[in-house]
Amino acid sequence: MATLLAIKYARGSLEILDQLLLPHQSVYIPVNDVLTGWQAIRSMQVRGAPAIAIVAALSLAVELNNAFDTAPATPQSAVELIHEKLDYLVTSRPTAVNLADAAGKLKALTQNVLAANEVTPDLVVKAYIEAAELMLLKDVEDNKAIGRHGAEWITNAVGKTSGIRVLTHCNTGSLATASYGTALGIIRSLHANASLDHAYCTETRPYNQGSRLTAYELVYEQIPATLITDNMAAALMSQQGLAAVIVGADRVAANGDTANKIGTYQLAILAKFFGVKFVVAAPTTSVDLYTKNGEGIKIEQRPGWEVLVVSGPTVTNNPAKESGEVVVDVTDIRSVKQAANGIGVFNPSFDVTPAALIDAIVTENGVVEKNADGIFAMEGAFKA
Ligand SMILES: CSC[C@H]1O[C@H](OP(=O)(O)O)[C@H](O)[C@@H]1O
Repeated sequence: MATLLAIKYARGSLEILDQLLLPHQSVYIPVNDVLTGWQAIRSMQVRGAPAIAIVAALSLAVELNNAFDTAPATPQSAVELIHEKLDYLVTSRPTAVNLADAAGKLKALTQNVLAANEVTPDLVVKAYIEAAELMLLKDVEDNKAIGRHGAEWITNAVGKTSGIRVLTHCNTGSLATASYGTALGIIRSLHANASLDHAYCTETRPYNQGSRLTAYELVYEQIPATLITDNMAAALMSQQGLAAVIVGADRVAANGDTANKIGTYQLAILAKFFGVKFVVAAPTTSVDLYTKNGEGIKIEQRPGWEVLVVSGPTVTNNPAKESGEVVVDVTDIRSVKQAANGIGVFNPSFDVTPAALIDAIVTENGVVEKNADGIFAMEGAFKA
């Protein structure tokens, strides 16, 4: 089996595993600049809330590092260029807050460097590159902490340290992060602790993150696992004693309402009906205290053909048009449409699970549970 790393980086060089080709082909493609980074994120050649933030930041780091003859002439122009590029990268996908969170932090950092004495353009660029590189390292640490906290919470909640069965949705593992994963990181930790009996993963239509990516990771790690289609979740919960449903997050609002891959909301309703714990796993970079509740979360609407296509497309990244618009064409769909021409298609990439249906939100700092008023006070997620 090929490596599980979604992102390969060394200063001046960034490659991503083209996830549109998994599990059949393990192909790394170079990302040498912001435009290529934007296209790879938009087309979902790389995806996963933490991974898209890291790839966005590093795509600019590589562009800046290799911009020998077009390097910014002044510290101010260096900051302006970095801010402009980050603002562009944020437009690639709107729902996961990690991307905007990273852009905001990196913009603030470069602004602070500019305020220092005797600053040069090189110092601004160097500070940016080092900060972007730290994101890669911190994400792995965060994921392993999430794994520890989440595995402990689940074993305590069910009152046993072995024989635990869980269900997960979408892909939240090494292919969605810098490595190890969030919800899948908890499953890895349960398995490492010999607490896991079996992991179930949903197919996660229409992009099939579960069948194409999570199943790939679970087989790679030799974790006992079974794939189900999205419409089998109720039957599974009625027949198997699941301890928990564990999912990731793209944006957790201040009250705990959570945007995650489409299909998460219905799993939360089923978990409540069957008395199964519902656990959200996310680094604090996925928590958005500026959005009061789920109503404020923008849900990305994806192209209708993604629902109609029954297998992965080949994506051709077109150069940006003079207008600055970037078009990512699908030039070779390897399969025929599975529905009549002319049918309308509804393809929201995410849905919002109300906090009332969530039992625990696990971050790298620990586990947030609802207070006596039944509210998640998510500001508490930022206290170690
Ligand atoms: C740790 S990944 C978090 C989150 O991102 C995924 O969305 P996508 O595959 O569209 O990038 C999915 O919602 C995961 O739960």
